[in-house]
Amino acid sequence: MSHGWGYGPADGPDKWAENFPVANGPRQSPINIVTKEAQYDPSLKPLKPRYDPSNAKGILNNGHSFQVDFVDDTDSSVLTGGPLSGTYRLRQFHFHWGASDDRGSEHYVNGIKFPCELHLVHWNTKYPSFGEAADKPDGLAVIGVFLKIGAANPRLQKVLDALDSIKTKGKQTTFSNFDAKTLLPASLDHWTYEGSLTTPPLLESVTWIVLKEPISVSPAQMAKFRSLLFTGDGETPCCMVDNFRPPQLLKGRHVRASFK
Ligand SMILES: NS(=O)(=O)c1ccc(NC(=S)OCCc2ccsc2)cc1
Ligand SMILES: [Zn+2]
Repeated sequence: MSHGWGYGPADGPDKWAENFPVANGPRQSPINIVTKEAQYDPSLKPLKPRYDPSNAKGILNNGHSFQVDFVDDTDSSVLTGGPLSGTYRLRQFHFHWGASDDRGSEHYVNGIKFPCELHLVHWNTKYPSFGEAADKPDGLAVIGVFLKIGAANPRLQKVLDALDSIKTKGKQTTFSNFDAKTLLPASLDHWTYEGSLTTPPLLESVTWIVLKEPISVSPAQMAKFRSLLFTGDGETPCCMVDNFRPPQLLKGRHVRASFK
Protein backbone atom coordinates (compact mmCIF):
# COMPACT_ATOMS: atom_id res chain seq x y z
CA MET A 1 0.00 0.00 0.00
CA SER A 2 1.29 3.49 -0.73
CA HIS A 3 1.41 5.98 2.15
CA GLY A 4 0.04 8.48 -0.38
CA TRP A 5 3.10 10.68 -0.28
CA GLY A 6 6.53 10.49 -1.84
CA TYR A 7 9.21 12.64 -3.43
CA GLY A 8 8.01 12.76 -7.05
CA PRO A 9 6.29 15.58 -8.96
CA ALA A 10 2.82 14.22 -8.17
CA ASP A 11 3.25 13.36 -4.48
CA GLY A 12 6.36 15.26 -3.37
CA PRO A 13 7.06 18.00 -0.78
CA ASP A 14 5.13 20.68 -2.71
CA LYS A 15 1.98 18.52 -2.46
CA TRP A 16 2.25 17.40 1.18
CA ALA A 17 0.24 20.37 2.55
CA GLU A 18 -2.88 19.01 0.80
CA ASN A 19 -3.08 16.07 3.25
CA PHE A 20 -0.82 17.48 6.00
CA PRO A 21 -1.65 21.20 6.44
CA VAL A 22 0.93 21.48 9.24
CA ALA A 23 3.41 21.51 6.31
CA ASN A 24 2.83 25.31 6.37
CA GLY A 25 3.20 25.50 10.16
CA PRO A 26 5.45 27.75 12.27
CA ARG A 27 8.17 25.19 13.11
CA GLN A 28 8.81 23.09 10.01
CA SER A 29 12.03 21.24 9.15
CA PRO A 30 14.55 21.09 7.62
CA ILE A 31 16.11 24.57 7.51
CA ASN A 32 19.17 26.27 6.08
CA ILE A 33 21.49 26.88 9.04
CA VAL A 34 23.10 30.33 8.66
CA THR A 35 26.06 29.90 10.97
CA LYS A 36 26.63 33.64 11.57
CA GLU A 37 23.04 33.89 12.89
CA ALA A 38 23.39 30.92 15.26
CA GLN A 39 24.04 32.25 18.78
CA TYR A 40 26.47 30.39 21.04
CA ASP A 41 24.53 29.22 24.13
CA PRO A 42 26.81 28.36 27.08
CA SER A 43 23.84 26.80 28.89
CA LEU A 44 23.77 23.92 26.38
CA LYS A 45 25.18 20.82 28.11
CA PRO A 46 27.47 18.25 26.48
CA LEU A 47 25.48 15.88 24.31
CA LYS A 48 25.41 12.38 25.82
CA PRO A 49 24.42 9.53 23.48
CA ARG A 50 24.66 6.19 25.32
CA TYR A 51 23.62 3.34 23.02
CA ASP A 52 23.60 -0.42 23.71
CA PRO A 53 24.49 -2.34 20.50
CA SER A 54 22.29 -5.25 21.58
CA ASN A 55 19.21 -3.03 21.14
CA ALA A 56 19.57 -3.10 17.35
CA LYS A 57 16.61 -5.11 16.01
CA GLY A 58 16.06 -4.87 12.26
CA ILE A 59 16.50 -2.97 9.01
CA LEU A 60 13.52 -2.01 6.83
CA ASN A 61 12.89 -0.46 3.41
CA ASN A 62 9.83 1.69 4.24
CA GLY A 63 9.36 3.01 0.70
CA HIS A 64 10.77 6.45 1.59
CA SER A 65 14.17 5.55 3.06
CA PHE A 66 15.55 2.62 4.98
CA GLN A 67 15.69 2.54 8.73
CA VAL A 68 17.47 0.54 11.41
CA ASP A 69 15.04 -0.04 14.28
CA PHE A 70 15.97 -0.46 17.94
CA VAL A 71 14.29 -2.13 20.90
CA ASP A 72 13.07 0.87 22.89
CA ASP A 73 11.27 -0.75 25.85
CA THR A 74 14.04 0.18 28.34
CA ASP A 75 16.43 3.08 28.92
CA SER A 76 19.44 1.15 27.58
CA SER A 77 19.92 3.31 24.46
CA VAL A 78 19.29 6.94 25.32
CA LEU A 79 20.25 10.51 24.52
CA THR A 80 20.56 13.18 27.19
CA GLY A 81 22.27 16.58 27.43
CA GLY A 82 22.59 19.26 24.76
CA PRO A 83 19.32 21.24 24.73
CA LEU A 84 17.34 18.33 26.14
CA SER A 85 15.58 18.10 29.48
CA GLY A 86 15.05 14.51 30.48
CA THR A 87 15.83 11.28 28.69
CA TYR A 88 15.15 10.41 25.07
CA ARG A 89 15.20 6.80 23.86
CA LEU A 90 16.72 5.77 20.50
CA ARG A 91 13.95 4.48 18.21
CA GLN A 92 15.55 4.26 14.78
CA PHE A 93 18.04 5.82 12.41
CA HIS A 94 17.67 6.44 8.69
CA PHE A 95 19.16 8.53 5.89
CA HIS A 96 18.24 10.99 3.12
CA TRP A 97 20.33 11.21 -0.07
CA GLY A 98 20.50 12.55 -3.63
CA ALA A 99 20.71 11.05 -7.10
CA SER A 100 24.08 12.79 -7.38
CA ASP A 101 26.64 14.11 -4.92
CA ASP A 102 25.51 17.76 -5.36
CA ARG A 103 22.37 17.21 -3.27
CA GLY A 104 20.78 14.87 -0.76
CA SER A 105 20.91 16.46 2.67
CA GLU A 106 17.80 18.03 4.21
CA HIS A 107 19.55 20.68 6.29
CA TYR A 108 21.93 23.07 4.52
CA VAL A 109 24.79 24.98 6.16
CA ASN A 110 25.15 28.49 4.72
CA GLY A 111 23.38 27.18 1.61
CA ILE A 112 25.77 24.23 1.30
CA LYS A 113 24.14 20.87 0.58
CA PHE A 114 25.69 17.51 1.44
CA PRO A 115 25.17 14.28 -0.55
CA CYS A 116 23.56 12.52 2.42
CA GLU A 117 22.21 13.13 5.92
CA LEU A 118 21.78 10.63 8.78
CA HIS A 119 18.95 11.04 11.30
CA LEU A 120 18.95 9.31 14.69
CA VAL A 121 15.40 9.49 16.07
CA HIS A 122 14.71 9.54 19.82
CA TRP A 123 11.52 9.99 21.90
CA ASN A 124 11.00 11.62 25.30
CA THR A 125 10.46 9.04 28.03
CA LYS A 126 8.15 11.41 29.91
CA TYR A 127 5.61 9.93 27.46
CA PRO A 128 4.66 6.21 27.45
CA SER A 129 5.65 5.49 23.82
CA PHE A 130 7.00 6.89 20.56
CA GLY A 131 3.45 7.22 19.23
CA GLU A 132 2.40 9.21 22.29
CA ALA A 133 5.52 11.39 22.13
CA ALA A 134 5.39 11.99 18.37
CA ASP A 135 2.80 14.81 18.52
CA LYS A 136 4.07 16.64 21.65
CA PRO A 137 6.13 19.82 21.31
CA ASP A 138 8.98 18.22 23.35
CA GLY A 139 8.27 14.68 22.21
CA LEU A 140 11.16 13.88 19.87
CA ALA A 141 14.85 14.62 19.45
CA VAL A 142 16.68 13.92 16.20
CA ILE A 143 20.44 14.05 15.75
CA GLY A 144 21.34 15.05 12.19
CA VAL A 145 24.76 14.06 10.82
CA PHE A 146 26.03 15.22 7.44
CA LEU A 147 27.88 12.79 5.17
CA LYS A 148 30.49 14.22 2.82
CA ILE A 149 32.28 12.50 -0.07
CA GLY A 150 35.71 11.18 0.90
CA ALA A 151 37.30 7.94 1.97
CA ALA A 152 35.08 4.91 2.43
CA ASN A 153 33.59 4.92 5.93
CA PRO A 154 34.05 1.44 7.45
CA ARG A 155 31.41 2.20 10.08
CA LEU A 156 28.73 2.45 7.40
CA GLN A 157 29.67 -0.84 5.77
CA LYS A 158 27.57 -3.22 7.92
CA VAL A 159 24.49 -1.10 7.22
CA LEU A 160 25.23 -0.85 3.49
CA ASP A 161 25.90 -4.59 3.20
CA ALA A 162 22.39 -5.26 4.50
CA LEU A 163 20.76 -3.20 1.73
CA ASP A 164 20.91 -6.06 -0.78
CA SER A 165 18.29 -7.89 1.31
CA ILE A 166 15.88 -4.92 1.53
CA LYS A 167 15.98 -3.63 -2.06
CA THR A 168 12.23 -3.10 -2.41
CA LYS A 169 9.51 -1.37 -0.37
CA GLY A 170 8.32 -3.39 2.59
CA LYS A 171 11.34 -5.70 2.77
CA GLN A 172 12.96 -6.07 6.16
CA THR A 173 15.51 -8.31 7.80
CA THR A 174 17.06 -8.77 11.20
CA PHE A 175 19.91 -6.40 12.06
CA SER A 176 21.56 -7.06 15.37
CA ASN A 177 24.53 -6.03 17.47
CA PHE A 178 25.11 -2.58 15.97
CA ASP A 179 26.48 0.40 17.91
CA ALA A 180 24.85 3.51 16.44
CA LYS A 181 27.42 5.62 18.31
CA THR A 182 30.04 4.47 15.77
CA LEU A 183 28.21 6.53 13.13
CA LEU A 184 28.81 9.78 15.03
CA PRO A 185 31.81 12.04 14.30
CA ALA A 186 34.50 12.73 16.91
CA SER A 187 33.04 16.13 17.82
CA LEU A 188 29.48 16.47 19.12
CA ASP A 189 29.49 20.25 18.58
CA HIS A 190 26.05 21.08 17.24
CA TRP A 191 23.41 23.55 16.21
CA THR A 192 19.95 23.13 17.75
CA TYR A 193 16.49 24.48 16.98
CA GLU A 194 12.83 23.57 17.44
CA GLY A 195 11.36 21.90 14.35
CA SER A 196 9.37 19.03 12.91
CA LEU A 197 9.49 15.67 11.24
CA THR A 198 10.76 16.24 7.70
CA THR A 199 8.30 13.73 6.24
CA PRO A 200 4.57 13.33 6.73
CA PRO A 201 2.96 13.56 9.24
CA LEU A 202 5.41 16.55 9.61
CA LEU A 203 4.57 16.76 13.31
CA GLU A 204 6.06 19.82 15.07
CA SER A 205 7.56 17.76 17.87
CA VAL A 206 11.29 17.62 17.12
CA THR A 207 14.19 19.23 18.94
CA TRP A 208 16.80 19.15 16.16
CA ILE A 209 20.45 18.61 17.06
CA VAL A 210 22.54 18.99 13.87
CA LEU A 211 26.20 18.07 14.27
CA LYS A 212 28.77 20.46 12.82
CA GLU A 213 31.32 17.76 11.89
CA PRO A 214 30.37 15.51 8.95
CA ILE A 215 31.32 11.87 8.60
CA SER A 216 32.78 10.50 5.36
CA VAL A 217 31.15 8.37 2.67
CA SER A 218 32.78 7.17 -0.56
CA PRO A 219 31.27 7.37 -4.05
CA ALA A 220 30.96 3.56 -4.07
CA GLN A 221 29.12 3.67 -0.75
CA MET A 222 26.77 6.35 -2.12
CA ALA A 223 26.03 3.99 -5.02
CA LYS A 224 24.83 1.41 -2.48
CA PHE A 225 22.28 3.91 -1.06
CA ARG A 226 21.14 4.60 -4.62
CA SER A 227 20.69 0.87 -5.35
CA LEU A 228 17.52 0.79 -3.23
CA LEU A 229 14.05 1.14 -4.76
CA PHE A 230 11.08 3.27 -3.66
CA THR A 231 8.88 0.61 -5.26
CA GLY A 232 7.76 -2.82 -4.12
CA ASP A 233 8.19 -6.21 -5.80
CA GLY A 234 6.22 -6.40 -9.03
CA GLU A 235 5.96 -2.61 -9.42
CA THR A 236 7.83 -0.66 -12.10
CA PRO A 237 11.20 -0.07 -10.40
CA CYS A 238 11.92 3.50 -9.24
CA CYS A 239 15.35 4.22 -7.73
CA MET A 240 15.32 5.47 -4.15
CA VAL A 241 17.11 8.80 -4.62
CA ASP A 242 16.37 12.47 -3.84
CA ASN A 243 14.34 11.46 -0.75
CA PHE A 244 14.84 14.84 0.93
CA ARG A 245 12.58 17.78 1.78
CA PRO A 246 13.97 21.23 0.90
CA PRO A 247 14.61 23.82 3.63
CA GLN A 248 11.58 25.52 5.17
CA LEU A 249 11.01 29.09 6.42
CA LEU A 250 12.49 29.93 9.83
CA LYS A 251 9.38 32.01 10.77
CA GLY A 252 11.15 33.80 13.60
CA ARG A 253 12.94 30.81 15.11
CA HIS A 254 16.45 31.09 16.49
CA VAL A 255 19.20 28.51 16.01
CA ARG A 256 21.61 28.04 18.92
CA ALA A 257 25.19 26.77 18.73
CA SER A 258 26.85 24.59 21.35
CA PHE A 259 30.27 25.97 20.35
CA LYS A 260 31.95 29.36 19.82
N1 LIG B 1 13.23 12.69 8.85
S1 LIG B 1 12.86 12.77 10.39
O1 LIG B 1 13.99 12.37 11.19
O2 LIG B 1 12.32 14.09 10.65
C1 LIG B 1 11.58 11.64 10.73
C2 LIG B 1 11.67 10.80 11.84
C3 LIG B 1 10.61 9.92 12.11
C4 LIG B 1 9.49 9.90 11.28
N2 LIG B 1 8.40 9.08 11.49
C5 LIG B 1 8.28 7.95 12.20
S2 LIG B 1 9.49 7.13 12.95
O3 LIG B 1 7.03 7.50 12.19
C6 LIG B 1 6.66 6.24 12.76
C7 LIG B 1 5.15 6.18 12.66
C8 LIG B 1 4.52 7.27 13.43
C9 LIG B 1 3.91 7.06 14.65
C10 LIG B 1 3.36 8.19 15.19
S3 LIG B 1 3.64 9.49 14.19
C11 LIG B 1 4.48 8.56 13.02
C12 LIG B 1 9.43 10.74 10.18
C13 LIG B 1 10.48 11.61 9.91
ZN1 LIG C 1 14.98 11.92 8.38
